[in-house]
Amino acid sequence: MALATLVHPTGSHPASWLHPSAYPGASMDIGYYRDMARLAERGMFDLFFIADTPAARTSQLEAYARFPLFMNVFEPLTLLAALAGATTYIGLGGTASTSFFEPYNVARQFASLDHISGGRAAWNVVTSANDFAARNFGLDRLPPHGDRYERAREFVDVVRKLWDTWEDGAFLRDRESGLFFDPAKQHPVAHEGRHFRVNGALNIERVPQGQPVIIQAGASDTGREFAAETAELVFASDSTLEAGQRFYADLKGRMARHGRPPEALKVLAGLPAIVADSEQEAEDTYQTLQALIHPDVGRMRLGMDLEADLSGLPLDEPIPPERIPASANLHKAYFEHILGMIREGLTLRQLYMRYERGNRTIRGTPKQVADHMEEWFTSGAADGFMLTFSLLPRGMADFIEKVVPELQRRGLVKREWRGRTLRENVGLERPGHRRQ
Ligand SMILES: Cc1cc2nc3c(=O)[nH]c(=O)nc-3n(C[C@H](O)[C@H](O)[C@H](O)COP(=O)(O)O)c2cc1C
Repeated sequence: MALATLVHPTGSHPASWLHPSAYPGASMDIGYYRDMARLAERGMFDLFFIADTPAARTSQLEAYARFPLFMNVFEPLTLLAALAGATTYIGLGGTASTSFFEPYNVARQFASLDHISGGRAAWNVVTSANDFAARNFGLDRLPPHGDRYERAREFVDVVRKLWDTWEDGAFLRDRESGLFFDPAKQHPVAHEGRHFRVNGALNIERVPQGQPVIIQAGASDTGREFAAETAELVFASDSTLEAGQRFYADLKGRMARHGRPPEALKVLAGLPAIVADSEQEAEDTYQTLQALIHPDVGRMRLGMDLEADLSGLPLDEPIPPERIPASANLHKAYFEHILGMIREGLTLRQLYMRYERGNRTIRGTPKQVADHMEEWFTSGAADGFMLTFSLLPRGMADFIEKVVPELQRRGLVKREWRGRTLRENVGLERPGHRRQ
């Protein structure tokens, strides 16, 4: 099974930075990230992943001041380039938004990272869900969900064409003939679409992986269709085996329409995990963190994904129906998930304490966590996992010390690297050059 991990500096729990064992300066400490990436590599993780939103909030600062997610962090590609120099095998994935950037920049950045890392780059294609970010890029608010995905499709198409500007081996660097590259092996892009017009060529040779790996995490219907068409790794977020199996079958089922075999895409199920020697100990760690969630933070995090202002509402009563929007424009899938929990009659406090964007933190012994992973992997719910740890670096170290050896004993996780590229290690084919 493939193992990936999403790293927020002090951990994925919203109150992780408040925990006595956390290092609050982590987010601006390159040495800290370097140690973490090396730890993940020792643990045979295939992918070290940095999520991103290109914005700092400018309102509700009293609540945001208590919740430093994406606050004071390095730009992902810059960070990953530094980590490439500190590691040898682990894949390096980062987010770049198709709603704000230009294909040429993104193609160039990820091609550079793939060369710098010797074939370990992966791009998480997101349409973003943040009006603060929109305002940094000349927009008042985000375009509608469907329009963002339409732009994303064209964006990825252009980026992939740019990555195929040069055939493999186009750069001869031949002193004898005096030819640095073979002119016959350049295939310029002539793209004219609704969103982009690109007439030119990338100034970087074809990358070690042929093309960097494409990641996607869209969970809405539109997001899934897009993933089925273009993605090679998909981050899923379902909390039950049945939901995981449904998502897996649905996504793989859509691929044939796009002429792709199911094995060209690996589903990595989101798995927030707390491992300890006893179930009680794992539960205690979780509850210690939960008790640190400030009500303003709980309210704000839920309100963000519900696209609703929850301020002033009593914590121990359900959200009044008039505060709940009829539809969503940001992360549609998360919105639907919250609606499902609201229908169960939970109070505002119960909602924010339970809400994990579709996932549910598994708290257990190494055996329990390994059993869970084996079950999902062998019953058609996952090709691997996107692991998040509530507290870092401790949570990752515990997992690597206690769960990885158990998974290796079961023959589920490799003991040796299969190769030097991310594609080789997760079992994705190197794409051949497509002439345009
Ligand atoms: C593991 C994981 C990582 C994600 N990383 C980002 C990110 O870095 N930036 C971002 O804007 N959205 C990120 N998302 C959100 C997805 O791109 C997507 O918006 C979300 O899953 C909802 O799907 P939908 O947009 O199709 O409704 C992530 C989702 C998951 C599950």
